[in-house]
Amino acid sequence: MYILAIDQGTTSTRAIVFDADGAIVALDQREHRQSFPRPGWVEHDPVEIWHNVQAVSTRALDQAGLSRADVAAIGITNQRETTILWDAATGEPVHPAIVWQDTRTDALIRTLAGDAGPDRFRDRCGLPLATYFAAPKVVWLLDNVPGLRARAEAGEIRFGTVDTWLIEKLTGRHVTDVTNASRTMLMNLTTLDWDDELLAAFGIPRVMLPEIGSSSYVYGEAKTMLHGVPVASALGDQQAALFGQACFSPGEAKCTYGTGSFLLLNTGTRPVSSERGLVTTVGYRIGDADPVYALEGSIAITGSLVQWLRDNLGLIASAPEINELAATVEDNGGCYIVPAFAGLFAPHWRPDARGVITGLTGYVTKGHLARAALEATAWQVKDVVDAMMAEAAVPLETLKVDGGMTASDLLMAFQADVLDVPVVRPTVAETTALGAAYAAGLAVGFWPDTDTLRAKWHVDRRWEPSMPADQRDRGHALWLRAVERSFGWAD
Ligand SMILES: Nc1ncnc2c1ncn2[C@@H]1O[C@H](COP(=O)(O)OP(=O)(O)O)[C@@H](O)[C@H]1O
Ligand SMILES: O=P(O)(O)OC[C@H](O)CO
Repeated sequence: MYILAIDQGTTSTRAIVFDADGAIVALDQREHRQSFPRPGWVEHDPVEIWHNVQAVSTRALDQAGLSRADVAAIGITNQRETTILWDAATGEPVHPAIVWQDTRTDALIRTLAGDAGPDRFRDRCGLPLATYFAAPKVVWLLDNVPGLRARAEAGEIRFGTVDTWLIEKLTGRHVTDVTNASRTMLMNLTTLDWDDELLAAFGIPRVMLPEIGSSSYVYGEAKTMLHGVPVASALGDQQAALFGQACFSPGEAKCTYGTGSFLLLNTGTRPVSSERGLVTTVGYRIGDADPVYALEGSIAITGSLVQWLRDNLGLIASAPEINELAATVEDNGGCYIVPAFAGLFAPHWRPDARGVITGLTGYVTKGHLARAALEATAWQVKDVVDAMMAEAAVPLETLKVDGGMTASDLLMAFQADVLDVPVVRPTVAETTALGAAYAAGLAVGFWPDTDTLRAKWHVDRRWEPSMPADQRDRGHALWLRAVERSFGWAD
């Protein structure tokens, strides 16, 4: 028997079939359209995403020569915060999905923050007020789609993040998981239920919200594809990577390097609140067990800076080529890039920041720019790790890494150097899908416990730090000066 994991990400949807060893048997992937109707706006078509989920699932099973009878469970993991509203009767979206990167709610955020500031709701939901999270996107839709608020109040409209959208399409149930719910700003982190005060502050009717389930739990049987197979997990993709990296003990952390990068630290069964710009989130919940919380450093732009050098500047023809270009020079030549394309997320939370390239002289070549782009990822992660270590008061012994950018040897070596901590990458690179598969497998008894899953984690590659401390400190001081330069640009 096998587990089918569906990883519905920001740019593409993957379906991966895993065997009982946690090894990949088949994989299929399909990109979906990114719509940018105005500067700062990012939308997806929820129907296209659902079609892609069905297509990649079918193709992955076909590749492996499997039928539904071979599949013990389906696991779901998804891009988080992306917001969909649909008609409860027809299941038709009433508007395109508003993607997590979308900044259209900037003014709304400032109004909601008022004199209390962006941390107004942090005590309850663990999150700062930011365009990133789901609740402001729901408010924008209720305020801007004609007649929608009245219909929502009458119970005719449903809200969901991508997990909810897919689970309803698969099983007919309107339900979310607790990790995705913890990214809305509407769930109370302690009760794990929708919070009436938060709902009142945002003006969001409770009737449109889904039920909240565990991350590893049987949501129901699939009805629209793979008939009868249990849908047995749902986790936000970053939490799924934490699970797939077997970070089951407090103090264990992983960083996923994709279009953005997200570092999560397991803090155990109590939420740890942050005063240094990290967010408190649910890491996972297995069945009725106590939830496990995490501190998260969310960085909006890392791999997408590489894509920008490729697509907007034409410096490289493909993302991997950045490494060859960066290898043409010894160092960054004094050049720093702060990719604050959508403001800066953790640990700064500065919507007024915009991208800067500093330290330009006649000496700087495109090789230096390539190197500065890779280094920007490592420095952003260092700022998050520094905040996390100060807050959690536990030293980081190693950093487990995954995601597309971990293919860059130069970046991973530089990351170990600037953190002064070894960086380790596991044998299964698809840790996000693996986490969803693990959670689904646990729910149906395919795997007995997390110790069994931990034993499956094996190191593929390890990078040891070797940079002298004074060089690291000098580089970091310059990076922080460059970050300062990015502040206060947008109104
Ligand atoms: N060899 C490489 N070196 C540096 N960056 C890379 C490399 N390969 C891919 N990337 C970057 O990694 C990102 C893709 O990683 P992936 O984990 O697939 O992202 P996501 O799941 O966020 O779509 C892209 O932004 C791309 O620019
Ligand atoms: O889809 P990804 O991998 O870019 O992840 C996006 C995050 O879930 C956003 O919070």
